[in-house]
Amino acid sequence: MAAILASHGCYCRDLQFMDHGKAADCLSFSGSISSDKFQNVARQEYGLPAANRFLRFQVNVRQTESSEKLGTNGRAAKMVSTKEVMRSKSSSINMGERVNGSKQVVNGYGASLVKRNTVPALVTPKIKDSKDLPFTEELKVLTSDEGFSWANDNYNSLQRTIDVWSFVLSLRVRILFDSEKWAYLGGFTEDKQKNRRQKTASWLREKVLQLGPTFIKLGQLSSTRSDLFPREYVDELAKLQDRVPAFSPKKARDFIEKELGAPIDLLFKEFEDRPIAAASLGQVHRAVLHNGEKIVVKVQRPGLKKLFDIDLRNLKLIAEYFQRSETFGGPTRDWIGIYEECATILYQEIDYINEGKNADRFRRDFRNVKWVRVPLVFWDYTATKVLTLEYVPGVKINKLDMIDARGYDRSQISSRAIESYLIQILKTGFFHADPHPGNLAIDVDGALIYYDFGMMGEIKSFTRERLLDLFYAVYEKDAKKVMQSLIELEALQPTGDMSSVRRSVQFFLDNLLSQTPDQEQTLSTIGEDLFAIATDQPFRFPSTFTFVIRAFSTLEGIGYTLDPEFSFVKIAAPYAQELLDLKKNQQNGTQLVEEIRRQANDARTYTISMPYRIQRIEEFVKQLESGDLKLRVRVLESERAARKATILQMATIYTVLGGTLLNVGITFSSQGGQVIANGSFLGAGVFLTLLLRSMQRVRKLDKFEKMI
Ligand SMILES: Nc1ncnc2c1ncn2[C@@H]1O[C@H](COP(=O)(O)OP(=O)(O)OP(=O)(O)O)[C@@H](O)[C@H]1O
Repeated sequence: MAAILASHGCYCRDLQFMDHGKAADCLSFSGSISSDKFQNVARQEYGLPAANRFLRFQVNVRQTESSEKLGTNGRAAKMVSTKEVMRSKSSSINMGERVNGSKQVVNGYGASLVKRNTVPALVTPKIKDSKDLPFTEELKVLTSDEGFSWANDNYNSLQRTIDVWSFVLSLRVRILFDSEKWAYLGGFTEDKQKNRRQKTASWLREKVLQLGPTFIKLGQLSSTRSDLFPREYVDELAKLQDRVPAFSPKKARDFIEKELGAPIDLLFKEFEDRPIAAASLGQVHRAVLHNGEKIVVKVQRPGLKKLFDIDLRNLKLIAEYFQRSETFGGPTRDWIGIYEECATILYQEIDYINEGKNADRFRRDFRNVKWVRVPLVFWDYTATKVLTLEYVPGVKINKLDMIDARGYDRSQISSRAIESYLIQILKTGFFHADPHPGNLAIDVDGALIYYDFGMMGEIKSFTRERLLDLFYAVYEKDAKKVMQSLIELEALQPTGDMSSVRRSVQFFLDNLLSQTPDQEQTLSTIGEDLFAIATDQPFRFPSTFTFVIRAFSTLEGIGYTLDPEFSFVKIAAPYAQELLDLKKNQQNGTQLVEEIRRQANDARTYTISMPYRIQRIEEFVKQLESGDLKLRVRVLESERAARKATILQMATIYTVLGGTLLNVGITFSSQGGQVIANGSFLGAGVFLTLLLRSMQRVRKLDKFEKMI
């Protein structure tokens, strides 16, 4: 690990100024930043105007060798009591005082930032610190939430319940018509079905948008579950990311004032009314503190908790219905479990204190990796529904034009994205569960900025050990061990006959994971194959896994877009090697002795019983040859096929009889013979019921076939 981090995280090595040999190793700057020699170098080499250059070093304080107490992101920070602040505030809001020879900036609400003895952050020659530039991010005109009933604070709980249930019923009917062959006039074809599914998926996205935050968030979560939903739905739901309407600035201001308990003007020197982003659960506004610090304020949509309470009550009933329904894979899927997981995530995501703590923990995890940046949380301006963060603008990781225009190194970005994720999964165990391109950006020095810590996953040490076993079993291509690890991870349910599962796993190991350098598979195809194999098998992917798989596929996609030469395997190889070494080292000692003893036992048993076994086989062969032994073979597959054919035959007869009686009924009814007509309709009804039952039996047989 040290080697990997050393090769990528060495702070000084990457410093452009250092490359030029113009500054001493890891210098600490404070007031001495404006040293003439340094200014001259910067002016000559990079053509920076003096004022901006000075500002840059004031703000870019990321690391210090000082023994002074540091803030969580490496900034020197000092808390000042509220009393002291109020004293200084009473004369005027006092900014720019010097404390211990360092510049102290008081925010007016109990906290102060002291910046001293600092090392300048990594510098690219093209651009200075974007925080010092005026706000440049293009503000999109976001649609307003005014037309949506869920945005109205006083919506009616009964009306909401009716809206939710009519959506569920319409979806049910649509899915029925999409999946049943008889519902296709002019004959069923796979293309027709695909088209219909696509239409249903677009309809679903629109409906979800109309139903508001709870459903938008659930839709976004579902877009990670290719194991549960058809491809068309997953793709459509992924589009929900950028289609969320914003709420009015007045609502945002009122809400902040209510949550933080002070008027906006007192809280901030400036507050931008137009949000820079609107998401399902909140929106982000830029602002400036009285000490001049640029920040962002993430404001939650008002009334979310109330809406969640109503929606989740209904969703629980829906999950229970899904659990009973065969169409939704009832018994083989844990819909109640999925509901509970979603409810936990939703409530967690509206707790911004939790998000702030996550950000702090994530920042701590990466404190030694200088190319990962996590915005600082301003706790004095944070409450359960308002989160204030250091403003860390960057170029979104998928904005190729801007990345090129700023001269960033594309291949470095893609490998850093993957590497930072490997560190989360394999080292720290605390990972960002939603690393979509909106949540990753590049800072001026090429560092990777992470945003949004509402949804984080954790891999506990027990799980990590099991994952290590799984990884080793996959490396050895041992299907039995893979299954054992999956069972221990609760990703596979042990059932009576596991032979078909073992076959699938072995197939996956032998074929899908075989990688030669020229036919390297992408992670997303491996993920898709994995989900395809898992369909109708007793696999259950805990959300942690699906999040990890989705995250890696997303990052891999970004990697390929950024750099055609990108190779996940190359980036992950040192990590994989390290894991294998770890596992081999673990096997030393007791485990190795155990393994040798087990193998010795096996060898002894087989050696002793071998002559007896050979003798038994010989006896069988002789009996077969002499005709004393007859083998009766039951081919269960054929028996099932025959049973299915019989049912289908009966179904055809029911259709013909039902159809005929229906015709007779219509004819008599039009000619006034109502009694005969009613009798015919009744008969037709009976046959149609029998037809439906037959279809159900066929479906059950098909399902059973897939499970064994
Ligand atoms: N500290 C920050 N500095 C600069 N921009 C930020 C910061 N935090 C957030 N943003 C901007 O706001 C956008 C939305 O932020 P964030 O993802 O935290 O909101 P969200 O409501 O959780 O959104 P979603 O759930 O859709 O990811 C980010 O994509 C980024 O452009």
